[in-house]
Amino acid sequence: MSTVSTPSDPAARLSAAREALRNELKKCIVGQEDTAELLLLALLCRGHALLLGVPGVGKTLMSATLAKALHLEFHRVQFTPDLMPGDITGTEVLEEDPATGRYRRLVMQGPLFANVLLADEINRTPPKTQAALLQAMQEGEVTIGRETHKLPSPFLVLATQNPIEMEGTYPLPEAQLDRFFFCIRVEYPNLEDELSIALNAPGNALSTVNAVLDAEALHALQKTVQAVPIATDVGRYAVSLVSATRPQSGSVAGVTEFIECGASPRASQALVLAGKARALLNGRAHVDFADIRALAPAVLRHRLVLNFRARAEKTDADAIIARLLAHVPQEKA
Ligand SMILES: Nc1ncnc2c1ncn2[C@@H]1O[C@H](COP(=O)(O)OP(=O)(O)OP(=O)(O)O)[C@@H](O)[C@H]1O
Repeated sequence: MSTVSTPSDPAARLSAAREALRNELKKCIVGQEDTAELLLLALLCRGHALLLGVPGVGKTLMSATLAKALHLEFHRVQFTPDLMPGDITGTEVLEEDPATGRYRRLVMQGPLFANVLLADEINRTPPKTQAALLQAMQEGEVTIGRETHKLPSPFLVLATQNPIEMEGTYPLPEAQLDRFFFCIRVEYPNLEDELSIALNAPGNALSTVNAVLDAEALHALQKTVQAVPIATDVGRYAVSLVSATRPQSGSVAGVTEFIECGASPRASQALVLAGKARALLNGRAHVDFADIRALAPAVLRHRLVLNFRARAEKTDADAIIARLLAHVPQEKA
């Protein structure tokens, strides 16, 4: 593993790690810098991410490259209608001991046992299997047979959904969507980036990607992120944005009339924590209003339940969040 020189200041250490990571990702991934940065933030905050994007925009390649550059084990599971909970958690089998002729129980761990799990097309599998994954995400452990097993740490689930194709899918219930720290839109590349993808096939360079951090360094950074201070006025702004999504608040024009159910306090926690990680990633030891604003879409877009009027007027969560950011005031203490 090639190591990143480690300055003693945590903010400087994290920005140095970011630079090294960017250089490794660039070997394989063209563009998609914002996606990569949000994935790193989720990892630093011990969160999981929902990736919205059509097939072929590099979600799998990005996840595999990120895992390699962080020296983490990567698994990918295609979620299909016939996938059972045991197919992802693991199963118990009986094996005959040839010496004694007795049977013994063997635990076969499923693909959940990885540091980075790509749950491809999570909404193609029935609720029972979705629930098994979401429970593992929440508890960091799974029960196989009679035994409970701890999942590796760090543990990052990247669940993908195709935003266009909804037929034959099982939409995740709101309560389960809320468990995802971020919802990240993975867009088509621009023309220049696509040309580079088409001509240079950078995806083949995965074997040249070096690890620039490892699980231990990540754990240390996760702890540092938690400890970043946040000024009360910036924290209040984060909470005001979240609470303004609730219809009963009724205060922001163009927002609450389109929302059936707003974001929970878990969103406030996520916004504050993500703000801390972004500040540190940018070499600052304090959270800015700009950190909160930059992260509001990824924290909120999957947590707003839109009503009939929103569908009728073809307004979406991102348009609503843009209005929220335009109207909720930043009040300095
Ligand atoms: N931004 C990108 N940089 C480099 N290669 C890319 C990029 N986007 C797509 N590709 C190329 O397209 C191929 C398909 O990408 P990938 O499998 O990661 O897409 P996906 O979004 O996970 O879709 P699917 O779920 O269908 O696999 C990759 O192997 C790679 O060659």
